[in-house]
Amino acid sequence: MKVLVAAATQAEVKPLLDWLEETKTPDVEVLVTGIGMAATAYSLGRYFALNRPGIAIQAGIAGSFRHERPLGEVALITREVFGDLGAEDHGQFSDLFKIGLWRHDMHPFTHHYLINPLTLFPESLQPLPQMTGVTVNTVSGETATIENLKQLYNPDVESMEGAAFHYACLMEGIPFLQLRAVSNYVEIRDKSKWNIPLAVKELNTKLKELILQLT
Ligand SMILES: O=C(O)c1cccc(C(=O)CC[C@H]2O[C@@H](n3cnc4c(=O)[nH]cnc43)[C@H](O)[C@@H]2O)c1
Repeated sequence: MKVLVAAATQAEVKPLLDWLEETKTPDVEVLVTGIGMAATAYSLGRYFALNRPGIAIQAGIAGSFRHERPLGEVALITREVFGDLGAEDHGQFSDLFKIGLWRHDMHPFTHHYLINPLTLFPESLQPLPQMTGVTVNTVSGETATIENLKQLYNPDVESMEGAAFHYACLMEGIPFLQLRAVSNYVEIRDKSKWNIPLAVKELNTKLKELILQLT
């Protein structure tokens, strides 16, 4: 099966790239999309116009809203939502559904969310926690923003690309998986508390296991 691995930055999938080159694993293409929703949508749209992979995997690091869970944990993101696409009205954020520009269940949404329709996941992913992702343009670092996202969408993790990836795959009918490893908690910004090396290591270990199973 042809496998596409999409990542925002090369650094997030560097161990995988080295391993693919070393093992000469065929049928796996890695696409570095760039950070954020616009870059991801553009890059995937262009890719899918020319290629139809059997499965697309988005792999990256993420912030976690779950302070009780460890940094470095890898999760399968089964549900995504756009977290800051909408309007501000007297200090209160309303999304495009709330302000009536989108219908809750319009394709490819299921009541606000972009849900992975796969019901049976590859064996190597079955032990992973399944989580909800919220996708934002600005990494959340203010208590009010964080509380608002929690109240509106009850997310487990935050990224800057997940919803764009789900959207593109659902629109194109391409089976997909999103893997995220937690590099930091979503909290008042303190970069010294982030552990990107640990998240990248755990993410790539899982990715290699998954690719061995799929190819
Ligand atoms: O230095 C920074 O402030 C910084 C902010 C966001 C991301 C980075 C990266 O180096 C990685 C890019 C990648 O990371 C994802 N990410 C990681 N943690 C979060 C978060 O708490 N909220 C949103 N996105 C996060 C994101 O998908 C980026 O593409 C550096």
